Amino acid sequence: MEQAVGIGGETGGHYTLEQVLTAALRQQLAIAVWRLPLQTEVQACISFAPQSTPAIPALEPSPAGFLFCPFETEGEHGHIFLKADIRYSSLTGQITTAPDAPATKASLFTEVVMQSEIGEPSAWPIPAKPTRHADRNEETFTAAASLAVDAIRAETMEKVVLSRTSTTPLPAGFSLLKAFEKMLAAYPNAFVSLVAIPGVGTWLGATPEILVSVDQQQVFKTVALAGTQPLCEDGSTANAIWRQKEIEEQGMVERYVLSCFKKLRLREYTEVGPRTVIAGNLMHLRTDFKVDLKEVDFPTLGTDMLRLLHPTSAVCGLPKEPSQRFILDHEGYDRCYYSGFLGPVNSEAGTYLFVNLRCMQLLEHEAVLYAGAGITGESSPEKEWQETRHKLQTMFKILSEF
Ligand SMILES: C=C(O[C@H]1C=CC=C(C(=O)O)[C@@H]1O)C(=O)O
Repeated sequence: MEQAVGIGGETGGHYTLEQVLTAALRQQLAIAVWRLPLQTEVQACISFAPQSTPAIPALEPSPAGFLFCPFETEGEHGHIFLKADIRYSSLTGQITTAPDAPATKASLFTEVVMQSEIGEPSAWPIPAKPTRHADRNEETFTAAASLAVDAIRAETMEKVVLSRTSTTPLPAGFSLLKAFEKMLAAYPNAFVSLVAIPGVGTWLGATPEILVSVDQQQVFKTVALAGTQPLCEDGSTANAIWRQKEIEEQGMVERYVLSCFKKLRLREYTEVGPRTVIAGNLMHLRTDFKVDLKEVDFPTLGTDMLRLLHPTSAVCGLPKEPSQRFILDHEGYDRCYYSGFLGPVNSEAGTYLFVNLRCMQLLEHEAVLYAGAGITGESSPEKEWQETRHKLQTMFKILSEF
């Protein structure tokens, strides 16, 4: 049984997200705050001892918590698991401590939550070691994209996703909480998240792409998402027209998902799509895959698919190895947690892991924004640069509103 902790250990205290976030930052505790697509509830989990592992951990035996994983599975950045020592829901306003959470730390946290409206909000964590990044300009990005097109035409690979950063000073009056709230309002159908981990850093994002989910009804889901164009002026998908390039690009991601099912010898899945979906100011093509784990005896499907899928050809390329090599050799920066994955694990609603896209990393005085574009043999490097600009708008808009 879990215990809801309120004033002086009583149950039933009512707190705001601001109080909870401020208390975690003040005590330099790791916190993840999120809202699932099309939901109103904002949830948070705080961990007294984040765990960092070199490989993707197994989902099924995991306690409830939040996973934050990098793009490179064998790189220098850890796969971080925040066990939910403390949980918060905006629907009840309650703080719940896990039965095995250290009691003194839990009650200290509750005390700090109660005082957290007083005084200035604390600074957010920045990485212990600065990450390697230098913004590419149009010229250097399109040069790398041209090399990619040549490599694809020479049949070294079929597709590669090239990305870049854009660093911008934080606006006066910037607040983490306000930025998160603006994202909630602007992107109702995205997974909106804020992750702040001492020594690791602080990331904010509104991603449209689910990587793996297993819900309360034991239904496994994943998607093949790719192809991008600006949202039509009428704000609907009814008149969307896709070019052959995008259709093929998305088709490659779809084939990749199917190849993962095949590796597991799983045939009992349903596939719907591709359909046009809206993500902020953009539209994508998406195919939805589902497996009912009540009908198929595959208890570890979540972990197995996660390990096979990541990094998908929506963020890496096809085949996986040469495209990943191309990215590491030519992108010119460390993606860190951009295009990794994140989300709640074994929460009351289930496990929901999303690809970390349309995101920014917050440093002391600046934000590093990330965006990529899928390059195929038909790509125009200039159009791909424009596409990354469109994708960056999601985060720039949030920063421009302060
Ligand atoms: C790599 C990104 O988007 C991926 C997801 C959807 C569409 C994509 C595309 O059209 O290239 C990308 O594969 C990003 O937003 O940084």
